Amino acid sequence: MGNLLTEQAAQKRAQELRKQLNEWSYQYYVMDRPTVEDIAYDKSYRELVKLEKKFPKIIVSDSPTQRVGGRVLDGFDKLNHELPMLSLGDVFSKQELLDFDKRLRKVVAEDFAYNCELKIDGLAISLVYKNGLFVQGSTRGNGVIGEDITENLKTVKAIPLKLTEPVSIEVRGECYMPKRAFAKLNAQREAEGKPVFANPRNAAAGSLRQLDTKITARRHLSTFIYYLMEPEKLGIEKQSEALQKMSEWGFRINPESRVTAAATEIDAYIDEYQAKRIALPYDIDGIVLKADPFSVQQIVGNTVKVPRWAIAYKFPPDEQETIVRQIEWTV
Ligand SMILES: CC(C)(CNC(=O)c1ccc(Oc2ccccc2)cc1)c1ccc2c(N)nc(N)nc2n1
Repeated sequence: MGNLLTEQAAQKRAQELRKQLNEWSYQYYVMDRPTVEDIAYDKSYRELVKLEKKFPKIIVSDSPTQRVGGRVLDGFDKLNHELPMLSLGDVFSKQELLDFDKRLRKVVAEDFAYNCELKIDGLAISLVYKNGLFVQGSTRGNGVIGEDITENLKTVKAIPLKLTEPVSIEVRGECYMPKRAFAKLNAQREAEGKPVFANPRNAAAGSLRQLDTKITARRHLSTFIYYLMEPEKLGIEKQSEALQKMSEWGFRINPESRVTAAATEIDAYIDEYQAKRIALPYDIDGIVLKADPFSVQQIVGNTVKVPRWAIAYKFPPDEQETIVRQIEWTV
């Protein structure tokens, strides 16, 4: 492009490049379906950076160039969660799970199904969007006061900067480091004589605590989004429906969740993922049962810390798994 380029032509070309780059990025980081060679992506990315440098006024907040800020932060601001971030009560046996189910069905007259989900072992995050644009990301903290880590979460390619619809929502999810990225990072740190991370959860937490967003950007973090706040405001009636809707908006949703009617199906789900756990490309520490209809969630409500309509079943710590991790994941 000669420098006869007008700002308008630059704007048009930049929009084409952003559309293409965001589509490629969505396929690769949200759908785990790489559709383009890195070199093609990098070529278009470099052209966009050049255009935006030449004509800064054409920059928009959801340009892929806006994911990695230049500056190093001097700290993270505290922020108040308008809606608290809850934890999950947990049980350690199938019998306790049945007790939870019995207790809940005693209080709730209507019959209802559960949405069964994997419990990702990462860091709980909250993401706020205004008219479809990502405006704030934060950690749970104590559930009421968390840390503003928006700049670092912008570097996580699985987090959309702009949704497919201009909705104003807040979602909750887990930010995690995939096992393969964890093994590579530890091998690298070992080679550099730096302390290694004990597990992917600590590595993800350490990466999100970086004040230099360029370092966070290099840590290959990802997310699974698992809860839509105030779903009733959007006329969404079930957890399983909310997950489907959030996927359509562009969020990365874990594909292993399943609606189960009877307790026996829950057993099968637990056994299936206890067996699959080692082969999954991310750490899970259990499964989560959520009453699927939000009406049931309304009836039983929450305690200060945890919902009464959800429970986490934690897998027994499997030392065999730890040994296998050391062998299998060292690159
Ligand atoms: C269900 C919730 C606890 C999120 N939900 C909330 O944090 C939450 C917070 C206020 C809510 O409602 C209120 C609104 C206003 C005031 C009080 C409560 C409802 C849900 C949760 C936590 C961790 C999860 C995990 N590791 N894996 C999966 N798969 N799911 C998970 N789900």
